[in-house]
Amino acid sequence: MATVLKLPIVDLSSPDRLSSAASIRQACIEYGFFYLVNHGVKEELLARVFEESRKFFSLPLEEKMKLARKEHRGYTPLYAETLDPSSNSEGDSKESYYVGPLEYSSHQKNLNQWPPEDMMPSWKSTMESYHREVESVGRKLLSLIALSLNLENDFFEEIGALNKPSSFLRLLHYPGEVMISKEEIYGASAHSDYGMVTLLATDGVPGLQVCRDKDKHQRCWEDVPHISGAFIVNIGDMMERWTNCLFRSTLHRVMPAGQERFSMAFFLDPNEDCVVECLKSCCSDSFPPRFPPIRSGEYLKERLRLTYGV
Ligand SMILES: O=C(O)CCC(=O)C(=O)O
Ligand SMILES: [Fe+2]
Repeated sequence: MATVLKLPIVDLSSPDRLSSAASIRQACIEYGFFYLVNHGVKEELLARVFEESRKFFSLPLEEKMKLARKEHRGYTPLYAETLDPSSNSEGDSKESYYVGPLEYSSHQKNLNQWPPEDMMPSWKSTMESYHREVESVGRKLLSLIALSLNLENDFFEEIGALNKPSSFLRLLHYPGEVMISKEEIYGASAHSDYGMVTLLATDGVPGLQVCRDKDKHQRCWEDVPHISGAFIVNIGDMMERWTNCLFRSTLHRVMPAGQERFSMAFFLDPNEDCVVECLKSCCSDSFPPRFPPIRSGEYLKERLRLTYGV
């Protein structure tokens, strides 16, 4: 039995920003994960997104495959992806759907794919509202993260990370029954997220686990329980690089729970031209930068290539 992790809870609406920033710092150093409450996204909108997601995933496979993932937007079927490329697993027991950034100029085509309106009339508007709202929560959160690193509130805006960020909403569906297999089947195999921060909404069905020490030979997995209405926030690899590993991009996975499970992950990643390089406050002569500077877009492309092989 995995132990249950008691993660810190951060209140986004608290007027005491310095104290929130201090909790975030502690949480990101210790766990790379925390809960975010009073974030302003209404329960009613969250419930609608879960409902629309359930409707989409219950369509016949043939319909879903008409929206198969292109340019990292659209549908990925069951067992088509292995988040842990080193595992011999048959692929993860999940299906997913990506909605990419919404902004586009009039002469640039938006690459998002949407289910036909006659089949799912309120799908697009619901996903767009949710995408917008969570992105705005993410911006507020990043100003607290900047404070937690002793930077100016608007640091991530100033360096261009939040100017047309690479923000991807990923709807996830883990079926209750998994394929019979010789290998171990995961809902989502062990991975860390690639970007700045992820804001995850879960439906109350258990399964999410984290491993705080990825270098330990025998990995120890701890359960992350659902808290109603809270986002589970985690730090991604690019934030880990910015902070020279002060903030941890923690390994996590989803175990099949014998019950159907839905979740929504929102990956808030920097603008593709933003250069991610060690923050001055996170290195010194005796603790030099561990990673060279990289362009966010190139880094993401390479990580996606390793996961999807494209
Ligand atoms: O479904 C979950 O709870 C986690 C999903 C996740 O870790 C991911 O999509 O990166
Ligand atoms: Fe993840």
